[in-house]
Order: sequence, then structure tokens, then C-alpha cells
Amino acid sequence: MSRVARGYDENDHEHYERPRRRTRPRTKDRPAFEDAEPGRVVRVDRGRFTVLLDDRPHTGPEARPVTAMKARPLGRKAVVVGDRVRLVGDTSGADGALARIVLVDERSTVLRRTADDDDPYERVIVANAEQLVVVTAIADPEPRPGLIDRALVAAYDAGMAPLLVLTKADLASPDDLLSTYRSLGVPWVVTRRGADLDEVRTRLAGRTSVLVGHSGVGKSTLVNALVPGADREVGRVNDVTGRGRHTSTSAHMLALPDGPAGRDGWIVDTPGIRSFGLAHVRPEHLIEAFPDLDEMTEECPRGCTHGSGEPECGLDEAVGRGEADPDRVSSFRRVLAARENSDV
Ligand SMILES: Nc1nc2c(ncn2[C@@H]2O[C@H](COP(=O)(O)OP(=O)(O)OP(=O)(O)O)[C@@H](O)[C@H]2O)c(=O)[nH]1
Ligand SMILES: [Zn+2]
Repeated sequence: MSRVARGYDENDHEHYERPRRRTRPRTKDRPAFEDAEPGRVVRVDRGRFTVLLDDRPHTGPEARPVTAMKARPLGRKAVVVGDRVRLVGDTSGADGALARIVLVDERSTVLRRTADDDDPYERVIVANAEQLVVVTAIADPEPRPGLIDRALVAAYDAGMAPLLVLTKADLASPDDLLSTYRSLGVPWVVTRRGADLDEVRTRLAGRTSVLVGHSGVGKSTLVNALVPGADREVGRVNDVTGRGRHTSTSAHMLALPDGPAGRDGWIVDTPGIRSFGLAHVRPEHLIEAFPDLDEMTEECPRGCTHGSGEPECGLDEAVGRGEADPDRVSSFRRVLAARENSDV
């Protein structure tokens, strides 16, 4: 259906299988894989995975990204950008070298793309990311709050912390936009091309952040400022596959250079916001991201979605008693409704 959806399809032909609960985490203590080297998948391209090893620098010439394929025992298990994996075989990172992924660590979070008409399977697009950064221009293009709300739903559902990065501050004031998100308590940073990025870097340090934003908001400008040589690194990956340079039709992960405190972090650049899977999001899950509101829903009728119009919803009663901030309740409900809104 969309260009984006096809991009992901190219990356991952197996459908995602939900992890079974309560199984033992897959860890290194299988004797056969004692020497397997841990690393992080930064790119997926037609059955080939690019992995940066934990014990090498993640940036610069010493990084030597490793190209790997899945080992047979992994079967149909999908391996996605952000996965923590273990490798055997030729991990030199030399031209033409190929390693094998023998283990995939249990994922701490998964960001999903929803099933659509072209593709009946829900797929994980990024694993193990802690933060979802919604990049929005204050103007040119005009912000699309419906889209921001959908991204927030995806973040809350995936157990990721949201962050708003408002770009192009040279063009307009962010005040209007920020007032929409104030009562939700979403953290934000305002920036512009050429500005000092310290605040953004601090927010990204030491964790994995997925950047989303629709075309033209200045996401590439931001990525290039955060990761000098980002383009070169993307090109490098394809030296191995022999294919030409890839533009951003699929998610790829970049290591941030170390900051003054030696902290680093990772950013995952995604081609579009369109691909969020919200169909699976359950309302009762979403409210868990707002513990103060969740507390007020204990007496709700069974099956209450806590949306506006729900009879006897605890949120209305709490507002009535003056115990809940009406702005916060209505913002929560707006986001909840965005789940069903296909305005992407
Ligand atoms: N005025 C202004 N323009 C900016 C700023 N940041 C980026 N731009 C411009 O906005 C346009 C889009 O920037 P990109 O960085 O390519 O945006 P993108 O979100 O990566 O867009 P795609 O590449 O289409 O996905 C370019 O012409 C940039 O030069 C800014 O802070 N202020
Ligand atoms: Zn309710």
C-alpha cells in the first residue's frame, strides 16, 4: 500500500512471532555458543544483518560493522533492527566476511508496525528502544497533532518514553503546539538548524531512541548534526552486499558519538510515521502509562475503555469530584481516540 510498508517487507520476510511468556531468557549459557560475540543489529537488508559488536568502538574506522545471516536454528524467528544478538563465524568485518547470528536476546521493548491490506502480519520494526522521539516542525510543514497523538499511543503501548523534538524554531513559536501536550507531561526540546544540540544529546545519551517524523520536518538535518558522517556509514554497510547506496526506505540504527561524559546512545532513523501499528493497542494498556489516571479507573464498569462517552467512567467521576485535572483527562482521551483515527 505505502512505500514505507514495502520498505519493511523487504527487510523481513518472516512474520513476527510473539515471544512466549515466562520462558527462560535466551542467554549466553549454551555451551555451543560460548565464544559467540555479542552485538547489536543496526540494519537489515534482504536477509543480511549488519551488526556492531559490543567490544568494538561503535563509530569511526575501528567499528568494522559485521555482516551476518541467521543461523538455521533460529528458524522463522525475525531478527530486527535493535536486536541484541550473538555471532559466530567470521566477525572480522572485512569485505565479503559473513558471520552467523546464533542467538537473539529477549527484547525489552518492541515497536510494531501494524498489519495492512498488503500484509496481514504485524511486524516488529525496532527492538529494545527505550524512547520514541517524535520530530515535528513548528511550521513548514504545519504540525499534525493527530499524527503526534498516534505516535504517542505507539510509544505508551510499547513501553517507550516519548520525547517531542520541535524543529524549525526560526520560523514560528512553539507555544501553541506545546500547550497541547503540557497536560500530558510529554517532555520536549525545541531546536532549529545550526542550533546547539546539547539538550537533545542529553536526552538521547545512554539509551536507544527511535526517531519518527513525516517528510520535511528536518529529521535528516537533525540526524546529520547528531551523527557526523551518518551518510557515509550508511553507504559503508552496502560495501558488503555490493548494492548501491541505500536511501532511507528502512529503519537503520546509528551510534551516537560519545559525549563529554563518555556516554553514548543509539538513534534509529525510520523512514516514516505511517507504519505504526495501533490496531493491537488495548485501551486498558494505554492508561497504564498514566498511573495517576489509572488509579481513578478502579471502579469503572467492566470493559470501560475510559474514552469520552463511556457511562460511569471513573475518570468523569474523578473530574466531577475535583480530583482529576480535566485538561489531563481530555488530553488522555484525545490520544486514546487517536488510536482509531487513521489520519496518517
Ligand atoms: N527554516 C528551517 N528549515 C529547516 C530546518 N531544519 C531543516 N530545514 C529544511 O527543511 C527541509 C527538510 O529537511 P530534511 O532534514 O530533509 O527533512 P526530513 O524530515 O529528513 O525530510 P525527508 O528527507 O523528506 O524525510 C530542508 O529544506 C531543510 O533545509 C530549520 O531548523 N529551519
Ligand atoms: Zn473508565
